[in-house]
Amino acid sequence: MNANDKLVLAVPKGRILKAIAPLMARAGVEPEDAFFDEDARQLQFATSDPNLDIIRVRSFDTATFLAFGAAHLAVSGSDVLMEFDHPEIYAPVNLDVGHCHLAVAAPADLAANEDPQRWSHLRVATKYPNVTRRYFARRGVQAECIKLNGALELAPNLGLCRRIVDLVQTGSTLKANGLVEIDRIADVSARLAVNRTALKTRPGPVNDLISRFREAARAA
Ligand SMILES: Nc1ncnc2c1ncn2[C@@H]1O[C@H](COP(=O)(O)OP(=O)(O)OP(=O)(O)O)[C@@H](O)[C@H]1O
Ligand SMILES: O=P(O)(O)OC[C@H]1O[C@H](OP(=O)(O)OP(=O)(O)O)[C@H](O)[C@@H]1O
Repeated sequence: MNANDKLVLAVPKGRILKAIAPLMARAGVEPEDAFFDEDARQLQFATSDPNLDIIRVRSFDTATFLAFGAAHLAVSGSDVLMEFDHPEIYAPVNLDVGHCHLAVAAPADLAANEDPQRWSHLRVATKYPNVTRRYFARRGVQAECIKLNGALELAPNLGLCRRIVDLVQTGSTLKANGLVEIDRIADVSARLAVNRTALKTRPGPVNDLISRFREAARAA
């Protein structure tokens, strides 16, 4: 557990941060000014609440800080929480921002003749190997996952694999790369998640923040 007495909230830099800034304000979590300066090298920030600090980390790392108790709360995409699937993480609040979905996609010519009943062993490029393996295993299919960290839509066209599992929002990245969606795996949105041990040992302040974020999401 984090050594200092303050609670720590991990938030992802990048697109979710822009979406949750108004929500944080409604929840009464007001970070110091440097937090909104993208060029600042500072990583931990005080807030208007003397008992709460915020850290700004990469989106997958929100779950890592939370799982090991280095952060007590985190804003994370449900895609990240699904991939991480850690028993110490409990995600009680759907923040209803950062909407997109996880999908299987393939080149249009392959998708036109695709018969999922005939899948037995597939190679799939993805940023989400655990979600992907679980999704295919439920269908009795063994998925060999090639982990990429971005630009997944290149993989089928360059012969790395025929299928990908990636996030889709507008669908324009798939379309621009000649891919189509074959199946939708899960809807995605940002969640407020907490470390279960922190919830047990510091129920007062952790539950208070859960309630404030829940109200802020409802008021949106
Ligand atoms: N169109 C989208 N594409 C990707 N992520 C989206 C989209 N819409 C919402 N999200 C959410 O935003 C999160 C990713 O944020 P962002 O793209 O800023 O980080 P990233 O570039 O994937 O992460 P990092 O740079 O830390 O590896 C996803 O985990 C998802 O929950
Ligand atoms: O359906 P769309 O609206 O086109 O959005 C989906 C795309 O956005 C994300 O990529 P991102 O911009 O994060 O770049 P990346 O490839 O580096 O992950 C995601 O991985 C898809 O590629």
